Amino acid sequence: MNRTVAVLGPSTYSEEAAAWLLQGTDWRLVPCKTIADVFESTLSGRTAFSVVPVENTFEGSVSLHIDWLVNEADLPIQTEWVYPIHVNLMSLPQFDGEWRRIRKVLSHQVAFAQCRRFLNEHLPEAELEAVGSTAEGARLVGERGDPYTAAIGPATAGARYGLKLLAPAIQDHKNNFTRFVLAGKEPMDPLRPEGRGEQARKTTLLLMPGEDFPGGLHQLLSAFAWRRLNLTKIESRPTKRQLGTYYFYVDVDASMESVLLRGAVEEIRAVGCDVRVMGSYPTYGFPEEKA
Ligand SMILES: O=C(O)C(=O)Cc1ccccc1
Repeated sequence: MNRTVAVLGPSTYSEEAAAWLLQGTDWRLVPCKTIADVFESTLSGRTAFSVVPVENTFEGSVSLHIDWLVNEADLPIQTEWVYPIHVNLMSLPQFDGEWRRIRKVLSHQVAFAQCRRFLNEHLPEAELEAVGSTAEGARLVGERGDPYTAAIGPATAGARYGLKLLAPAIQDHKNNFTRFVLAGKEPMDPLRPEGRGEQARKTTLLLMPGEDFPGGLHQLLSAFAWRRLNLTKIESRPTKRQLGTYYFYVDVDASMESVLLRGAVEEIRAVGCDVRVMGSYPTYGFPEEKA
């Protein structure tokens, strides 16, 4: 099997997070410029897996990426982990004014979400321009050559594109975690990221109700409830087929091997709701820093 993993990069948070997960293994990261390129490389078989950020502690899901997994890239989730993100404000070396004079900031939408308060407070006038990755933002600051345009992202991206550090750790919360998934057709080998949390198993399901009726969602949820299956997430997303129709994206704290979860899925299907198993996989934690 081709032991490669596609990831946004080089010098992105996804690359950093994937390197942490795969430390001590012989998996090789293949940096891609956009998330579309990441998925495309796995769908075409050039890489075995794609790594994607799917959720951020404070703003919730990265809907765009989840929609990719649901609608475009039929790749089962094989592993999930959370990774802490430290965001830096960086500019061309010749900028030497107050932060307020920065007119534009380039970054990935998730990084903006993680620094909302800092940006409102210190750069209230700056226009935020979302680009394909934090590294792409840093690259563009270098390429455009405007000293009043800054980037927020990993220090490695700043170093790669010749930027200087204006402010370190500008994320709004100390324990700023992003959830990443690794998706691909084959199961991933068991991993042991150094000294990090117990691995639990989790299953992601997509529930697609056949019809809309009062109590419909309650009926689906009761299949989990009486079996005491814990849901760690539920989100409704538009089906994109008809306005006002939704599917439910559900994370369950159990493996698909579990008799109880199999029973719940069977029951839900029997009452006319389509169920797609998006993956049943180990999840790895990262210890929180003490406040
Ligand atoms: O653009 C990047 O560096 C990414 O990997 C996406 C991202 C951005 C911010 C937090 C986590 C992931």
